[in-house]
Amino acid sequence: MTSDLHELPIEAALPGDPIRAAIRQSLSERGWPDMCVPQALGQFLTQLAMSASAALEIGTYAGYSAICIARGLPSGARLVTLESRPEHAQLAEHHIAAAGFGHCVEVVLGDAADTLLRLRREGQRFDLAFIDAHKPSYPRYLDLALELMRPGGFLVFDNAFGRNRVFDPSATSPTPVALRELHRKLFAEPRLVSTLLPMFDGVAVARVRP
Ligand SMILES: C[S@@+](CC[C@H](N)C(=O)[O-])C[C@H]1O[C@@H](n2cnc3c(N)ncnc32)[C@H](O)[C@@H]1O
Repeated sequence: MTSDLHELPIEAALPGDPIRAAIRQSLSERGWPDMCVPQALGQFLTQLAMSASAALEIGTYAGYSAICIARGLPSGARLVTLESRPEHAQLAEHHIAAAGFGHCVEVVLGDAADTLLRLRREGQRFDLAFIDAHKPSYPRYLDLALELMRPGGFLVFDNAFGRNRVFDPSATSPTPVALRELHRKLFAEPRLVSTLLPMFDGVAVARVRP
């Protein structure tokens, strides 16, 4: 059994996504890195979104994972995606509209923690939350997002293994420390049933008990 499961060429088995290719091209033209989820993870988000009436995303970037979530949403459902950098939010809005999902996706500019607190004050609730932003903030994002979830909802955290540093006790920088705390919280929280999937850089999935 390899320890580098996230390096398996899974993407080669998928048919290819023209929108993923177009976003990669658009990022390359700007000299920006490709930080979008791999297509296989995008497909997983599409699957989970199929039973959501409202979805939340933390970390929009160029809008690819938002498009994957929007692809799965039932008619009338919506996605709120949070982004702190104006240039990312603007590019995401362009890609989301070009993909035909401008009507059901709202890109909210600002610090995610502030927006999550506002969404709570407004009484908004979600069935799916995808977290893919500042890794040292993951434990805080769990606390804030959990308060916004409906029973039965899914919380999904990307990069949950921090390039495997989370499993190296000598790694004490903010990201592995925060990810270890995230794992502890996910398994200690009585409202959640959680697991860790060795998919790409690790995906943590937690379901809110009914
Ligand atoms: C890895 S990228 C997201 C990729 C996107 N989910 C995808 O797969 O297409 C992380 C994004 O989170 C944003 N971000 C970082 N810190 C943030 C914060 N405190 N609040 C909101 N967004 C933040 C970054 O600007 C960046 O655009």
